[in-house]
Amino acid sequence: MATSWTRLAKDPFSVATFSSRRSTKSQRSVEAGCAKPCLSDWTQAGVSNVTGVKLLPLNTFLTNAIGLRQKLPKQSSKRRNDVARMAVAAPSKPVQDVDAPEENVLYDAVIIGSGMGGLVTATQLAAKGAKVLLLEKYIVPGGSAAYFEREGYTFDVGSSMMFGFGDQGTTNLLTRALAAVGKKMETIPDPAMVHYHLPDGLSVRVHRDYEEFIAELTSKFPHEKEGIRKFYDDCWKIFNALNSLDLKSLEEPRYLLGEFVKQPLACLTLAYFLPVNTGDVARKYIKDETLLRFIDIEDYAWSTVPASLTPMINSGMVLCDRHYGGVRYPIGGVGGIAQTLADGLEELGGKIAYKANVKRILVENGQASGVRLTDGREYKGKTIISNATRWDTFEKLLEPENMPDAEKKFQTRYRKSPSFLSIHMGVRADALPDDSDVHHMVLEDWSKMEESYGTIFVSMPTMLDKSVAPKDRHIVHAFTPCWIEEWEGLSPADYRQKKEQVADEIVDRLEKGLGFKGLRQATVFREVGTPRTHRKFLAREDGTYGPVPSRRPLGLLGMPFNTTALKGLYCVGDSCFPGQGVNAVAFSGMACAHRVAADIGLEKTIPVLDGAFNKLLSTVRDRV
Ligand SMILES: NC(=O)c1ccc[n+]([C@@H]2O[C@H](COP(=O)([O-])OP(=O)(O)OC[C@H]3O[C@@H](n4cnc5c(N)ncnc54)[C@H](O)[C@@H]3O)[C@@H](O)[C@H]2O)c1
Ligand SMILES: CC(C)=CCC/C(C)=C/C=C\C(C)=C/C=C/C(C)=C/C=C/C=C(C)/C=C/C=C(C)/C=C/C=C(\C)CCC=C(C)C
Repeated sequence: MATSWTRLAKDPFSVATFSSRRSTKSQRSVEAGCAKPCLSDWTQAGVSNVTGVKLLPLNTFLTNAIGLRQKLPKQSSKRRNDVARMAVAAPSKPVQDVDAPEENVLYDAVIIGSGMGGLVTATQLAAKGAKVLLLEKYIVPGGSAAYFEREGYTFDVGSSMMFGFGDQGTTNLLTRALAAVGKKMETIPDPAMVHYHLPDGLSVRVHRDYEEFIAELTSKFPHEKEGIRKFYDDCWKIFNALNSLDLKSLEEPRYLLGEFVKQPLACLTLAYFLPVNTGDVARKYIKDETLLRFIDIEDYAWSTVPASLTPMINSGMVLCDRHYGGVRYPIGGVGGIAQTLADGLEELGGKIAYKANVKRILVENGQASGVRLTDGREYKGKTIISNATRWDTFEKLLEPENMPDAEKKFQTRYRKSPSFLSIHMGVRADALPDDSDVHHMVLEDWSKMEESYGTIFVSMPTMLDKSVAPKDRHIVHAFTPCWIEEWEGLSPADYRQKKEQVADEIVDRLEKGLGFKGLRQATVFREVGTPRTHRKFLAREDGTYGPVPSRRPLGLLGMPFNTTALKGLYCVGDSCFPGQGVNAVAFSGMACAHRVAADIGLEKTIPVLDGAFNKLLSTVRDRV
């Protein structure tokens, strides 16, 4: 079933297809370790800055120029030809995108980055009538939730586990974000969120049906029947409260007061749980140490920290939504979500520019006023919104001496989580059981849960949607946390060799842990990405998956919202409240758009109350 997005992804002229046609040698890439090597060939050929073009052999340059022409599906053929001609005719000067956004315009919002956080902010603002410019460094939207194609496979860059696609309640944030721009995507419900394969043969399947899950867990820990119920009941209190609120900015008092009046119990429940960590709730009801470790991995699966460091509000959201809206896979792949939002943004008159690498946030009279790209272009905005991580935003995009004290504090409270080693495989379908679950987690030793390569996450989206792989093939995406340091300073040959060696070890563990005997033999395509790959293509410092608390947090209380100490500058994405997760950053995008809209007069607020409330809020949070 082809959606318009899948047609785009499968379009023979899409850039990813262009990439996959390149030779194996060039696939190994210009920069060793690049998971999208041809894209880096392409970038190095100087699409946004062709100063290096003279160094390339003519045939490579021409192929790249044609690739560029082919990758602009939405532009007129005249424009595409113009761009390609410019690339060929004027190789020693930076090529200006002929359809580049105008520089002499004052936008309501200039947004840096088209991750899901940036895209939701952009689309929400455009839907409210704002004049929006979205600048993306890469060549497709989505960031960690984007896609790439190789040899007929459409791989999800990150996880394939999508929440937020439900059709009831208010926590279905992807459904709502798409609806705001008049879009809807077809999705396939996943019968289980994840299948855990844990030490000592403990195997737990998280069924979509809540009672089935509780029965399965209770059968493994019958002596904790009551504790299990009580723990998950607390999660439901949170989820039901969240799912009854109109989810918007907690920094906007008019909205907040309105919700307190309409839903006092829900708001008080959330206020109660705001400073609480999951581990404390679990320990209140559960004594069995193995079951407590199970609760740890229930959180680690999406927060990359154990329950003691995971805010209870987020646990309430994830551990219940999987039985409510459930996990669903968008037909054609996760990348379609970003592509569909980007289409919707443009249809509403918003502008999105790719290969637009923001180098600097401009500050005038103590207020963020615009951005400068690496090619020198400048764009002005009443507000500037960064979807880059806070480390990238405050240490690279702003002059370091402009770092506000609040950000210094953030860096003491939160640290960068590890990145991932990602193994994208195409596997002969006859080698895998037909009825396998889509998502698995494998851990052989509890004491290694948080170590590099300790826990293996597996997504096999073709178990639900065969359209993302060639006939009789499955996608197996295995990923495991690891740090960037051990991948630095290697020669290109050593780097390549290490990638393959580590990947072989992970695949061997999957053969045992999942019972997928012969997985390695049946693998007909494999590409390995490292933290360096994440850093390069996702523009995330050290390739980090996101911020995690460096010490026991007070739940979500210390997590920064969208406004920053620099007037006019906002942040959105996983280094803002409520943290990592596509549905979480979708919330962050909605909240950010709401706050920005209030600040530029597109949304009602109560100015007198606004200032005082936010002062109080930041004083309280400063003390956390
Ligand atoms: N990191 C992973 O492996 C991974 C995997 C699965 C899901 N996720 C989820 O993805 C979400 C992250 O979403 P997000 O919205 O916070 O961010 P994101 O990292 O997905 O997107 C940020 C975007 O900003 C762009 N960008 C960064 N700096 C830029 C600059 N200077 N100029 C122009 N563009 C720039 C990047 O290219 C990227 O597209 C989280 O929910 C996370 O849980 C991450
Ligand atoms: C006093 C004040 C300010 C407020 C009063 C009280 C009040 C009204 C509070 C309101 C709070 C609100 C609105 C909170 C909202 C919280 C939300 C929306 C949280 C959402 C969290 C979503 C998360 C954490 C989603 C995570 C999803 C996943 C699956 C993430 C990662 C996935 C992986 C790493 C891959 C896993 C893969 C495999 C294979 C296992």
